Amino acid sequence: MIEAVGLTRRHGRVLAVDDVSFRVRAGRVTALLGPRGAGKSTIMRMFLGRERPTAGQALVDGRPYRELDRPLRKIGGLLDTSRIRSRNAARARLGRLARRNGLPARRIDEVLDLVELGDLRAHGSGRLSPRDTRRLGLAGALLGDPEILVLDEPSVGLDPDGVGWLRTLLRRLASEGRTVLVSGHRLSTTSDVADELVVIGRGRLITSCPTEEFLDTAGAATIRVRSPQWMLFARELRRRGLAVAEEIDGEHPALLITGSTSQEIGELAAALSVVVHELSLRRASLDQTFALIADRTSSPSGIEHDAAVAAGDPAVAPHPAAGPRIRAAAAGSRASAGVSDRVRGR
Ligand SMILES: Nc1ncnc2c1ncn2[C@@H]1O[C@H](COP(=O)(O)OP(=O)(O)OP(=O)(O)O)[C@@H](O)[C@H]1O
Repeated sequence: MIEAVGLTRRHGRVLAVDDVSFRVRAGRVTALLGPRGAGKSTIMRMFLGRERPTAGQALVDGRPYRELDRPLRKIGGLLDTSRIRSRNAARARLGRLARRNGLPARRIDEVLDLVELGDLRAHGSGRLSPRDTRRLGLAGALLGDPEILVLDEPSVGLDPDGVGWLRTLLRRLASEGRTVLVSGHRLSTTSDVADELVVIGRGRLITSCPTEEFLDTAGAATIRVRSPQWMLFARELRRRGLAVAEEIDGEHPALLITGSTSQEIGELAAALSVVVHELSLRRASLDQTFALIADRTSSPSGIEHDAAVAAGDPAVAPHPAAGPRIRAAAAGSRASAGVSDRVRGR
């Protein structure tokens, strides 16, 4: 079992992770889900001892990583693999990891077979494809046959067949009783492999619950409004604590609103003398709803995040989590009752 307890990490002005607590259980695949810049990698790096928390703890079976004896046998991690470039470097890295953790050399061949890279058993100086690089990262994570796996965006660089293969592997690892935590930023691609979700936005925990439960809430109705005064209306909606995303469609974006009824929205438009060209009810896609949920997270770190976005920090730029046509509004989020609170207030 791994556990975050009041986990906090500050990088200068950016509060990357802000007082996050959750548990990841054995025998399940759990997805750490959040838009880009939400703090997923930072959390994973703290579980894997690569970064120290500013406050709180990242615990692996009750202990911080640095206190583990032969950590690779307990927890395997996949972080950024972009530096693994050649076949020889890859083998050398696996060799070093094996020696440091007292693992027999034959284990290297076993994990290479496990990730379907058996041809790398032979020495050679060729370059590795992104697919092979990712699989090699996984081989490193699996080397110590650990009971816990922490994998940051493991499907990056894999083709659709590779993604299917990975899904099967993750399910098998969990069915063997292991604790499996994977990160991702799209609900649609994560929900079919994860049993549990830990959702974060702007460094803060939004919810931690079974995937089924999250999907039930995520299927909540969305109200779509088109108006020539969309900018003013979006501002007023957010001022009232509603989550609003903008769907690029024609001259003016349409607004997608959750946490209210079409009657309330219509009455508000009338009260504000906002001209409305369309007001309709619809079910949002998973990723659209996820963008809305992430949009409504409110926190001091959110304000700092917005400041960083405004300052042009590309690492914290709002991400089109819901696909190219939808963008969650990054600024102006407020704490509110609604979708995220319904999820949280189980
Ligand atoms: N070393 C660092 N120095 C300064 N800021 C950092 C550092 N590492 C992370 N951050 C900031 O912390 C926040 C969280 O980053 P993190 O990489 O953990 O997010 P993420 O959810 O993994 O994003 P992505 O999906 O893009 O990988 C971002 O605002 C990022 O810019």
